[in-house]
Amino acid sequence: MKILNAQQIKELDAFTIRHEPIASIDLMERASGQFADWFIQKFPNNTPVLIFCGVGNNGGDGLAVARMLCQAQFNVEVMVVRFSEKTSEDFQVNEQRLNKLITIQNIHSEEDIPLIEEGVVIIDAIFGSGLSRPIDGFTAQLVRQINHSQATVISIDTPSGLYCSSNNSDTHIIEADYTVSFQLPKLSFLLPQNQRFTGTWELVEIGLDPEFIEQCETSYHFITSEDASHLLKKRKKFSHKGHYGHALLLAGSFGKMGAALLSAKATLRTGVGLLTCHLPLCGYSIMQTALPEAMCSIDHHEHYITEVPSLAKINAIGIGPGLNQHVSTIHVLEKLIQEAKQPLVFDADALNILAEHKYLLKQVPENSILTPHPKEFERLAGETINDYDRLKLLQEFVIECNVIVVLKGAHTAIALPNGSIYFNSTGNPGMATAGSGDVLTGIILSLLAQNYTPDHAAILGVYLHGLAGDLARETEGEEALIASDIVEYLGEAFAVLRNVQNEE
Ligand SMILES: Nc1ncnc2c1ncn2[C@@H]1O[C@H](COP(=O)(O)OP(=O)(O)O)[C@@H](O)[C@H]1O
Ligand SMILES: [K+]
Repeated sequence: MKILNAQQIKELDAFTIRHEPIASIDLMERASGQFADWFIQKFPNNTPVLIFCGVGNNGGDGLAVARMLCQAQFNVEVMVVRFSEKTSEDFQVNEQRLNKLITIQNIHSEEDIPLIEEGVVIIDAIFGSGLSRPIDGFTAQLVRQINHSQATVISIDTPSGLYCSSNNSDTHIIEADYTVSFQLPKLSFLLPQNQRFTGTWELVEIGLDPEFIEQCETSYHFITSEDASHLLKKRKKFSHKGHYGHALLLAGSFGKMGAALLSAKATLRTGVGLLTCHLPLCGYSIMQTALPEAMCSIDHHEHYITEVPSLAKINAIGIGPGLNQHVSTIHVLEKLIQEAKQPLVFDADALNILAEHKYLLKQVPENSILTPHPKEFERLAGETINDYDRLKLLQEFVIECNVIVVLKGAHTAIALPNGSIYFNSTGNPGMATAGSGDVLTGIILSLLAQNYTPDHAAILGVYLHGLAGDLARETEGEEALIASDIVEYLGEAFAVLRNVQNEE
């Protein structure tokens, strides 16, 4: 799914109106109806509702929603924030329609801002995607008051004050509990720094033109279940293990053999034909006992890896989980980078070594996959001042190094060598637990070995990992969820994606 900027959204809106065709007021009615349905599902109609409307189309939505909630027997109070004399046409129509049902109040200055009573639910329809400069004056005061209140706040389309795709976090922005947005996610929703503004966000479909969306150019995408299911290959009836690749995993050191084990289990559970783990001596009986399906190639060193094993007959290589940064291991990484012809995935200490030895980073083969968390990315690429800046640095980094970076987080960002970024839609805070990154490395390694292209392996792997985590949460909950659970639920995650595939 594409992520568009405010200008593109405006054009999409206009295109839909011309080509469906649909009157703009009817498109507003459709959008508002979707929001109202969401609201009615969520709150009982004895909830007192206070709606703040701007004077543009976001305000128009607010007025239409007010009418719909009145019709659903909610007790609704509406205040129009008169920050401008100019009102949009569709706002005017909805104002007339609502006037027949209730008395609309107005805010012209700070004195008109009401006291917000306890227990009220606020709908924020002050500004949407048309915001073109920071909120100021009495509207800013209103935003402050709403944010200081105890009320539950639901924003229509965007939290008022938040730019769709650039940084303005030091200005006045509504801190919503929920944001119900129209059809497409906004870039800002995907960045950690904006969580306090968006709260939990959801999308509602409003029938904007799919062909127009198709031809819009953007670097940003949001991975849906349909997107992921399109990437998933089918296994053939008469296939054998030789068809599903041979993965090599270099992982583990004394005290961190669990990372190797988690990663190896995930590799196998993602469908690889064969897996060899190259481990220090101390890992031998651990791996053979805990995971008899994996073959072992054993290093001469007791505690860490000092040798590159044979790369013959290997289809993909993963390195990093539970490694360490001993000088001999650094040589292993260097040799591997020089010798490997297979696709590679680098994680954890392999990334820290690359960060410490930038000359090695320059030699990393093109299309290799790097899976840093934000701290590891900072070590690799440098510091940034905010999340937008980090995205920009991420794009510059992948273009310059010609690699794929999987920047892990709540919405993991997969950056391809051409600078496109795919944001993940699965996963939950239960996955913020030791070893879940190791599991991801195993999943991606497995897909690479099965001949998925590196970009597909990264996108599908990240989606499956998050989906398995979401399924694990259903039984384990967020606190009790551990990385092994993610591995255990991979089978179910595949089944869910297959169902999506079959439904299409
Ligand atoms: N709040 C969250 N929401 C969704 N996914 C998360 C969250 N926190 C962590 N994850 C996922 O869990 C994994 C953590 O990886 P990492 O930080 O490398 O952990 P470790 O080093 O312990 O394996 C990443 O894939 C990340 O996307
Ligand atoms: K809004």
